[in-house]
Amino acid sequence: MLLVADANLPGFTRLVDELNAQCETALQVETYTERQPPKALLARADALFIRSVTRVDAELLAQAPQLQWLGTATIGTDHVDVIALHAAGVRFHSCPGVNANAVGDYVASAIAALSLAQDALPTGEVAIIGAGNTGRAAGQRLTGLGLNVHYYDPPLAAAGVAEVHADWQRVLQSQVVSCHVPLTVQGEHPTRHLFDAKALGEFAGGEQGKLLINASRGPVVAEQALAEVIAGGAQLQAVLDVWEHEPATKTEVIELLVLATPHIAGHSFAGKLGGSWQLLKKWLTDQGLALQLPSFQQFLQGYPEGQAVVQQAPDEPDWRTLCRWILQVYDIRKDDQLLRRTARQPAAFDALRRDYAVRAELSQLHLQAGAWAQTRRWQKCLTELTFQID
Ligand SMILES: NC(=O)c1ccc[n+]([C@@H]2O[C@H](COP(=O)([O-])OP(=O)(O)OC[C@H]3O[C@@H](n4cnc5c(N)ncnc54)[C@H](O)[C@@H]3O)[C@@H](O)[C@H]2O)c1
Ligand SMILES: O=C(O)[C@H](O)[C@H](O)COP(=O)(O)O
Repeated sequence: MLLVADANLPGFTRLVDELNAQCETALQVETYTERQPPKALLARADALFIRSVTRVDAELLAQAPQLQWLGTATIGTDHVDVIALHAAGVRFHSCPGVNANAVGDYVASAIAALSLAQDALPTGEVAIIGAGNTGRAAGQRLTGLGLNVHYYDPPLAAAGVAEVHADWQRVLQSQVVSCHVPLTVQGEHPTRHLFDAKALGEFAGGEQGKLLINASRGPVVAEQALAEVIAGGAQLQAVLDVWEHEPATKTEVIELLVLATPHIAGHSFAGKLGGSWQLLKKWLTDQGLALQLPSFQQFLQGYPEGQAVVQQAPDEPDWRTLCRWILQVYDIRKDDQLLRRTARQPAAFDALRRDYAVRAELSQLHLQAGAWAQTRRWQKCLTELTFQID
């Protein structure tokens, strides 16, 4: 049985080694490093484990006659043609929620960095677009920072979910917007160019400074229109992690942004390790194999990268201190600098992602806190920020 896997799936081969120690027929693993797996590997693959950079369509499937199973270690699935998979009889799994905490941390880090630079937290409303796993994770952390968060999600609102709304005008009037939707081009609520020239113009109109964050998929925001609105002098700041024509990016767009990163919002170490673990677990279940994986917590603890980041916190923090603690664990500005320093070549963009440094999550911050942390208000706030209290 040949498992073909993206080389950028940390822990994958280690987990397969653990499985092989439990069975007589060894599972074979071969990895690939380019966006698309080589034809020679596809020809022999029984199962394929990918990231979002690998496009799976009828053309790829035609090269993989033995393929029975496909898994993507990502939340997004817009790189996979599910109709072609169905026609080819290939089972498919993605990893809902797997790196949602990392995306929440990314948005918190963006707000922390910009607020410290401006010496003020946003005072207006924060609209989270899409109240799923990543949107909730971002909203929760911003609530912990004391921001006034609301969730715009028409599909969930139509399904009767409480605490979400479908009021687009409220979105446009908010001070901050953070996008957390899948990329869709059809249906009642398509998200491609949700923020087109008109929406961007309305959002950025007026005296109040606005902030747009997109860590979902590039085409959710019309990139050229965004550049034109900012270049036209609107009071609009923008943070982009995702790009309309990835892996291509435009220098002239990046220069107009306050923060720009190479699609790494979900790339915490735990988020990436979780993708490998979740996929192998799903594959084992589908195969009906009675082999055991360690629990995810056990697996994570086996890596030094999964250990606690300890912070002394004898005194009650103010918002600036909370922001500094966030940046101590994950500082988005370093990723911004890496992208700005890198030549604007698609291969360089991919290399930044492939060679991405190990990143901790906010939940790894352990505060050795004074009595202040015991009040109900602080317990709520620190829990929302996912900090631990020792
Ligand atoms: N930058 C990154 O590294 C990164 C990491 C993880 C996920 N993502 C992207 O973010 C997307 C969202 O992830 P998630 O875990 O929150 O997904 P999710 O499925 O948990 O939630 C998505 C939410 O968006 C809502 N939605 C759909 N269309 C909408 C619309 N037109 N307007 C408002 N809301 C709408 C859905 O009802 C759902 O509640 C993924 O599909 C993926 O493309 C990016
Ligand atoms: O959808 C997702 O989960 C993310 O966008 C994911 O983190 C993308 O990263 P990649 O798999 O391309 O490394």
